[in-house]
Amino acid sequence: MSQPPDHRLRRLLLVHAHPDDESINNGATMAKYAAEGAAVTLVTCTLGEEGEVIPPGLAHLAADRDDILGEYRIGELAAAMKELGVTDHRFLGGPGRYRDSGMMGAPQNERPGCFWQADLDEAAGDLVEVIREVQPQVLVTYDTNGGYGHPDHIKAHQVAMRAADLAADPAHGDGEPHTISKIYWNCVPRSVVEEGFRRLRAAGRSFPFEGIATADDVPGVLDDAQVTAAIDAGAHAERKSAAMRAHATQIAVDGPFFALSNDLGQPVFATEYYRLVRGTPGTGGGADAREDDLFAGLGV
Ligand SMILES: CC(=O)N[C@H]1[C@@H](O[C@@H]2[C@H](O)[C@H](O)[C@@H](O)[C@H](O)[C@H]2O)O[C@H](CO)[C@@H](O)[C@@H]1O
Ligand SMILES: [Zn+2]
Repeated sequence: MSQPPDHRLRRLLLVHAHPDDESINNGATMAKYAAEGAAVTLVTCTLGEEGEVIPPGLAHLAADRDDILGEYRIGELAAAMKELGVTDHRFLGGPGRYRDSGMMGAPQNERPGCFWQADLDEAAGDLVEVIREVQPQVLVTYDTNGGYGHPDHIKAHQVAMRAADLAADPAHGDGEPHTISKIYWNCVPRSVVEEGFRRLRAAGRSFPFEGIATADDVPGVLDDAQVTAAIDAGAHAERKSAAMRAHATQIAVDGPFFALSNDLGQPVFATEYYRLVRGTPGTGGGADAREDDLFAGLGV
């Protein structure tokens, strides 16, 4: 039987598709709130079984070889959470319940048991259990396109939003209903992306990446005015980089830059951005009148 949540604490729930997404999108935010004593819960929907593998010595883990990458990425995620100081991380429905669906259009999208094929209400029901146990005031997930159109990211968005509705519905299932006060979608202001790539191109450094990505490769780019919160977690930038490094099969990090297995360099953002899509914004303490705290206005 799980313990009831400590209602005195700030409680943040993040829902992600694969091990590595949490560190890339929210690593600094997670480290910041964990360091401040908030209860941070991560739910990852798949084990990332279909990922490519960067280190040649680990290539055997891949789905088309030994097919043990998912098990290996459980360890990478645990190491990343240790770097961020996050102690509550779970897999939706338990480890391996929903398999990585591969990139949009891949044959793996049709594989029985993959997340893309999961029944929405069944998967959302698994998340309702976590929501009603943890009772978060704030939920973070992807936008409707999953940031960049990956099927598992799109499904993670759909499951998170559906579960938020079901968890609040007294007529749904067992347990006390819980209404999440604020829901945010990950995003990045276009001006920040453009500046980040300008820095990357100007660096001219001999970093180990084959090429340089483009703004279109960055998930969730929005016009600046649509971005409603900026969490400056620069003090935790090193923790974010260390967490990204822990996902070594997926991410190569070089100073303020990183690359996925496509070997295209991108900037690491220590300020992480969000768009409030449900709930009332707090007073904007940050620049551009944006919120500088995801719990702003909640009195916690
Ligand atoms: C960040 C993210 O969502 N990674 C996913 C993604 O990985 C990409 C995929 O392997 C693609 O083929 C590569 O070109 C790209 O570099 C990778 O980032 O999709 C994987 C398969 O679904 C998933 O395991 C990985 O976590
Ligand atoms: Zn992902």
